[in-house]
Amino acid sequence: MQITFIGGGNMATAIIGGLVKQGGHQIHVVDPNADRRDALSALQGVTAGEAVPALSADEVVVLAVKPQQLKGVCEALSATLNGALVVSIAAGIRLEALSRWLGGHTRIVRVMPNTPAMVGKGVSGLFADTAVGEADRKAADAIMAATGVTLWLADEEGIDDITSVSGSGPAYVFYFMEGMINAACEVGFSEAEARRLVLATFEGAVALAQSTDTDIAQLRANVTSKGGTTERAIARFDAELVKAAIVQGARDCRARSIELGEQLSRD
Ligand SMILES: NC(=O)C1=CN([C@@H]2O[C@H](COP(=O)(O)OP(=O)(O)OC[C@H]3O[C@@H](n4cnc5c(N)ncnc54)[C@H](OP(=O)(O)O)[C@@H]3O)[C@@H](O)[C@H]2O)C=CC1
Ligand SMILES: O=C(O)[C@@H]1CCC=N1
Repeated sequence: MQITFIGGGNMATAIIGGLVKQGGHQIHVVDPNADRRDALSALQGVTAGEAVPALSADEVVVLAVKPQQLKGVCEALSATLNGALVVSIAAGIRLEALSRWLGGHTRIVRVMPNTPAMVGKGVSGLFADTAVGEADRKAADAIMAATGVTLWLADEEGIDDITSVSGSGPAYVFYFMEGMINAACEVGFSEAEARRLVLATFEGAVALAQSTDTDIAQLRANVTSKGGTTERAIARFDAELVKAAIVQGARDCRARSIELGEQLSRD
């Protein structure tokens, strides 16, 4: 597949990493930053440039700039789009606005990926409206499936929902890891030891959860001996309303996705 990325930042780099690992794609990246272009064009099958090349109807263009940059990018792109399939990974920005900015183009799929795409462990939510045919859905799915699991959403609001779980979710996990690393360093482990211990603990916990149908709450209970050590930690987390804060943070994240769409889709 010939795929052009507009924007070669964090998320595009992660998706391109997954695609390069799979192989067999011709990838072109457009980005104003020379260092980013150099890093990406060093990858097998990837070229990079500053200007958007003329596209054609059998190509895919992935919009991977910040939501705030998307209107200008779409308006500039509409002249050279020539009917290409558009995949937008931008948070918040709705199909209606994308189509309007692209001069009435309707071959658009919205995707909410996440950065573990880089190592083939990504999660992508996808949505397209009924104007988008089966072949285009399959093409978008194939691109994202190269980076991990895909889930088609029943409605466009589902993109806001999944943003608050898997799209932004890796940051929630890294935040928890940061806290555990701080705790490990506080009791005397080196930064390197702390990182190794924490990552191995996450990896082990995920592998254990994936090996069974047992409820996550039960797996936690299995660690929490009556009158033991874990109980004290969990009691502190409960007293500090940690779980409620995570749920509220995810709600705030979803609300921001909706707000971004409303604010930036107005013009
Ligand atoms: N990061 C993530 O985990 C996720 C991000 N997304 C979405 O992905 C999109 C990109 O996010 P992210 O990768 O984090 O952002 P980045 O800022 O890392 O990447 C955006 C890139 O686009 C470049 N750029 C700016 N203007 C243009 C232009 N006119 N033409 C081409 N390239 C341009 C930027 O260059 P410069 O820096 O010089 O401006 C930058 O390199 C966003 O819409 C975000 O909502 C979705 C899911 C997860
Ligand atoms: O923080 C953001 O806006 C982007 C979208 C999802 C993850 N990162």
